[in-house]
Amino acid sequence: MTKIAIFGVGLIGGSLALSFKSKPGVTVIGHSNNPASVEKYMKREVVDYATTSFDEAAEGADFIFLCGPVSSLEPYLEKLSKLTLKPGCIVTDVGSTKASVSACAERLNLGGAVFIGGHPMAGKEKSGVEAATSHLFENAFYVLTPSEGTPQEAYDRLAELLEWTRAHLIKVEPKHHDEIVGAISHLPHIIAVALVNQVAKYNEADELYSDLAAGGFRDITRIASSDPIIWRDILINNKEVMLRLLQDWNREVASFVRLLETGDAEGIEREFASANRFRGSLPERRKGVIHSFYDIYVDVPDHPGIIGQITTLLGNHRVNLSNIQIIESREDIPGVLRLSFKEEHHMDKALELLKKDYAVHV
Ligand SMILES: NC(=O)c1ccc[n+]([C@@H]2O[C@H](COP(=O)([O-])OP(=O)(O)OC[C@H]3O[C@@H](n4cnc5c(N)ncnc54)[C@H](O)[C@@H]3O)[C@@H](O)[C@H]2O)c1
Ligand SMILES: O=C(O)C(=O)C[C@]1(C(=O)O)C=C[C@@H](O)C=C1
Repeated sequence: MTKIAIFGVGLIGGSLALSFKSKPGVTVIGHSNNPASVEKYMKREVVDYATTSFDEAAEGADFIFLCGPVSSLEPYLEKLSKLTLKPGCIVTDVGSTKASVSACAERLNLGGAVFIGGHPMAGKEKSGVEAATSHLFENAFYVLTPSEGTPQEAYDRLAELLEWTRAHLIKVEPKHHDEIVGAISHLPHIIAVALVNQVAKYNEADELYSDLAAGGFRDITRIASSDPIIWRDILINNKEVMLRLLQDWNREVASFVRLLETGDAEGIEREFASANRFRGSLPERRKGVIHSFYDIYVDVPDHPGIIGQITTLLGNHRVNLSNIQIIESREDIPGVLRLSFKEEHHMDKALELLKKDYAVHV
C-alpha cells in the first residue's frame, strides 16, 4: 500500500487528495490540528482517513504533501526533521513560492527522506476543502524544483505519482520560479485587489459603480476574491521580487499617464496592439496561465427555467458543456450566461443551436 499524507486539506491539498484517492494500492491520510476539520475531511470523503496527530499522519508515509499557507511550510519541515520518516519517503509542498522552502529543506536533515519542492500552476479564487475538485490540475503545468542532490529515482517516483493529476510536470530552479510566478501570478493579484479597492471607494459615494461593473471589471478582478491569509503569506515571502516588479509596474502606469497627457493616440493604440499580440501568442489549450475554455455569452430573459431550457437543448444535441455561470441576473433585467466548452467544435455547435432563439456573443 502506498501511503500519502496530506497536511492541510484545503483547495489544493483536497484536490490532490481527490486525484489520488481510490487509485489502486493508494491510501490517502489527511491531517489538521482542528478536530472539526478532520471530521469534515472524512465526511466529504476527500481522504481515506484523517487525524489530528501529526506523527500518526507522517509515520510510514511514502509521500508527504505540505499544503498549508506558505508561512506554515518551513515549520512543517522543522517538525518532520525531528521524526523518523520512512526511508525513501518523499516530502513535497505546493506553496506558491519556492526559494525559501527549498533553502530550508537543504539546511535540514530529513534522515532518509527526500524533499522536492512543488507548485501546481492551477487554482481558484475560492479556498477550503469545499472548493477542491479531482480535476483541478488537469492540463495545468506543475512545477517541481529538485536540487542538484535530488536522487533521480526519487524524482521519478514523485513524477509517476503526479501522473494521477494529469498535469504537465516542469523543472524550474526555485529562485527563477519565484521571479516568473511573481510576474504572472502574484503581481496580477496585487493589481486586481488595488483596482477593486479603488472602485470600492468611489462606490461608497455612488452605488452606480457596482451596478455598472460589467465583464471587463469582473474578468480582471476575479482573483481579488482570493484568500487573504494565503496571499498575505505569498506576497511577504516573495517580497524582494514583488518590490522590483511593482517598480516596473509604476513605470508602466507612468508611461500610460504620459500617453494620455500628451494625447498620444498612436501610442495608446500601439500599447493595446502589442498586448493583444503577446496575449494571443500564449498557448491557449491549457489551464494555468490562461484557462483553456471556449466561452460564449448568451443574453437571457429573466424567467424561471431558462437555464434548464438551454442545458437541455445542448444536452439533446450531445454538446459537452464544461461550465455555466450567471454573470448578471437581476429582477426584470435580462441576464447574461457564460457557457464554457473544452472543445471548439462543441462551442460552434452551441452557437449554431442557441442563435435561433437567443442573442449570443463570443
Ligand atoms: N489557491 C491557489 O490558487 C493556489 C494554487 C497553487 C498553490 N497554492 C498554494 O497552496 C497552498 C494552500 O493553498 P489553498 O488555496 O489550498 O488554501 P486553503 O485555504 O484552501 O487551504 C489551506 C489549508 O491549510 C490549513 N492551514 C491553515 N493555516 C494553517 C497553518 N498555519 N498551519 C498549517 N495548516 C494551516 C487549512 O486548514 C487548510 O486545510 C498555499 O501554500 C498556496 O500558496 C495555492
Ligand atoms: O486561477 C486562480 O484563481 C489563481 O489564482 C491560480 C494561481 C494563478 O495566479 O494563476 C494562483 C496561485 C498559484 O500559486 C497558482 C495559480
